[in-house]
Amino acid sequence: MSPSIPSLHALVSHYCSPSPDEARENPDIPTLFRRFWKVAAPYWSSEDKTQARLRLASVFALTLATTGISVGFNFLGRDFYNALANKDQEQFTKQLLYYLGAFAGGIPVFVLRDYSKDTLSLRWRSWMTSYYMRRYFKNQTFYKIQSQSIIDNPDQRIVDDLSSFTSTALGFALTFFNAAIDLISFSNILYGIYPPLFIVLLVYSIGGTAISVYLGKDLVNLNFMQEKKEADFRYGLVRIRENAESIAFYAGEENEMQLLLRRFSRAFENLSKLLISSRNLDFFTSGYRYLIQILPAAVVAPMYFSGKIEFGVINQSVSAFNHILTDFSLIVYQFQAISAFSAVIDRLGEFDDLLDGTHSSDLLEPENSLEIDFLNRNIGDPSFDQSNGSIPLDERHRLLEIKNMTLQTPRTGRTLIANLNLEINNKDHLLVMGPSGSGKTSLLRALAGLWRSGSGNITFFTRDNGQSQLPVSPDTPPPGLLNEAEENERIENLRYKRAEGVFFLPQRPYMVLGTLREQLLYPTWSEDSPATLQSTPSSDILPSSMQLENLQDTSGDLKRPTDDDLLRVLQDVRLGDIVSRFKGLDTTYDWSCVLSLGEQQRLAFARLLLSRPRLILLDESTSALDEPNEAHLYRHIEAAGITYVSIGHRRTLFNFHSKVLYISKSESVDPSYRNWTIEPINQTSDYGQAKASS
Ligand SMILES: Nc1ncnc2c1ncn2[C@@H]1O[C@H](COP(=O)(O)OP(=O)(O)OP(=O)(O)O)[C@@H](O)[C@H]1O
Repeated sequence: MSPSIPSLHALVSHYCSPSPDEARENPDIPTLFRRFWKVAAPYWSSEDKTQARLRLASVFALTLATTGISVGFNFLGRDFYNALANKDQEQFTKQLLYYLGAFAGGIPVFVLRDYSKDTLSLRWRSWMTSYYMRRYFKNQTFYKIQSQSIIDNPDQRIVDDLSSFTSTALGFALTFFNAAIDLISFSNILYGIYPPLFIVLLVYSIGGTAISVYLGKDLVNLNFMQEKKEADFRYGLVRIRENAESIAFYAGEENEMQLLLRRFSRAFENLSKLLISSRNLDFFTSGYRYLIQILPAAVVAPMYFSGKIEFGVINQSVSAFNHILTDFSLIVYQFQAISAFSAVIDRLGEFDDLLDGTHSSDLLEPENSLEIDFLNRNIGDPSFDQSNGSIPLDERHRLLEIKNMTLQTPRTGRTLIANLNLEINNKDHLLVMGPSGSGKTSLLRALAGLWRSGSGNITFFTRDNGQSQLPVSPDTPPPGLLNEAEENERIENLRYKRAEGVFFLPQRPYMVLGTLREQLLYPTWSEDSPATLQSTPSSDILPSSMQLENLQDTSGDLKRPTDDDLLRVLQDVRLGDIVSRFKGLDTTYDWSCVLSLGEQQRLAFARLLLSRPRLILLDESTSALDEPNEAHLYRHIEAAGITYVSIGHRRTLFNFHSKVLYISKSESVDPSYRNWTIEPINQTSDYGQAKASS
């Protein structure tokens, strides 16, 4: 295996650390409101909207009922204490029974309100998770976020932030609604008892809110950073688990521990600042809460002494006063929670903007930058041929054509390959060589549509027998009848559609989490065995969009392999023994740990022999194999009629390829400059000798 070759492995497991802790500006209130609306609104007009709205209405109705019950308790309390003060035992027993009855009837309403609220929040979260995941995976956005380090920890945003967003948003909506109803109900009571008390309370709470907003102004930012730093620390620990063997070989424990402790101490420092800010706010809120407790009794007591009111009214006014104080002081009491929630809104809003392409550090290249055109041409479609009804001979066997392609690194715009022209026809096996860092893997990235910076075009030729190039749902109108948004979506999909029948194989194959069968079927077929179906959640709480809908094949017409096919292909790549070693096809292991790199590479070849693509792009995919095994695999894919383009450094590879593309490091700025050559292998003296000697 060549030692210093990162290759396509980078595409799947390479970690680009998130952007450093920049000093963040506190988001302004309009931005927070805009982001809140943008994140919260889609669910309520989604396909689950009927259920969502009905459930929301019932939660609000139950909340209303609980407020009614609270008001009832307030009056019951008044009569209860009056009976007590009047030493009226008969009335007291009656009131006690009323109280008990009210408890028995009222408490279930409180419990049901909480249950309905929590189930609605879960449903909302399920929908949001699916909505965000779809957009995260659409157009390879996950790859761009990771490879260009645009925002930190998207995983944490999908898991933790969505969960706390839905539950907190619902919780706050109900709290504010409750407070409004409460305020109306109890204001009447308190105002009826003694109007000046009500006015004092109003002034007190407005002043308190203003002071707490001032004291807690740093909390939003500190909460945002806390989430980020905790997520960075957790991600660091995940990386240790993923790279345990490499770290153990390097004996890098000490370094890793220091690195993690540094990450933890950053989270710790931020948390200390957060605690100090919270403490200062707490000094104020506790004083605010308790200072005023005796005020209503003190103000109303003289009226009792002069016989104007009964004793129970003192209790009633204290209770009404506390209700109104709590309602008016929502921002004071909930400031910590509101600031934590604002941080969640900010993080999700930023993520949402990014997924929509409206983020300031746009995922795409700068607006005026050039792009490589990426086309799929279907030569099975009769409309492909515009001349005389027959496809030109030289295009009949064409699989891939690159015209005047200049490839640049994303964002930085450094030219890697200049003015490349290349055609790959059926059985034209191409070897790509060049010094490290010259852009070989980047060429594959461009062919996969992952990198588009540059100019020129790449055309893949498919043979779909007149079928549309895109999977079209039966409900989709033909292109001419689409509205503007649908047409844009169609063009966008076309832009990002992978070429049919093209397979990429990195040096370190990606091993999915699952069984040996799933490894073999990936990514062409999904595993939808009964066992998987049973274990997939499908309760009535989940919106239908979440239920089992993603278990579709991407295989088109390709027949799903049987167990015999799977066993045969494992034999073909000389991996027959792993079935007995790992007790059949359906046992789950962490395959990247239990198989050697060479075995993983052979398993990846088994995958492609099952999928039978027309063209494969191999990035040092046999680097961990001995020469006989390498030769064996190349012979198999050739016999299967698959055309391949390989990146490699080994001379033995000349044996299996018909031409070589040599890329050198790009140095000139001359627009007509080329930093590549293509030569047939047996006519190239150096290579020819190498071939002869191999
Ligand atoms: N995300 C990125 N943004 C900017 N530049 C990048 C990025 N990824 C790689 N590069 C740079 O692009 C250049 C080409 O990288 P590439 O991986 O294609 O090289 P390579 O020829 O495959 O090298 P090797 O033989 O070492 O695998 C390198 O100089 C690399 O540093």
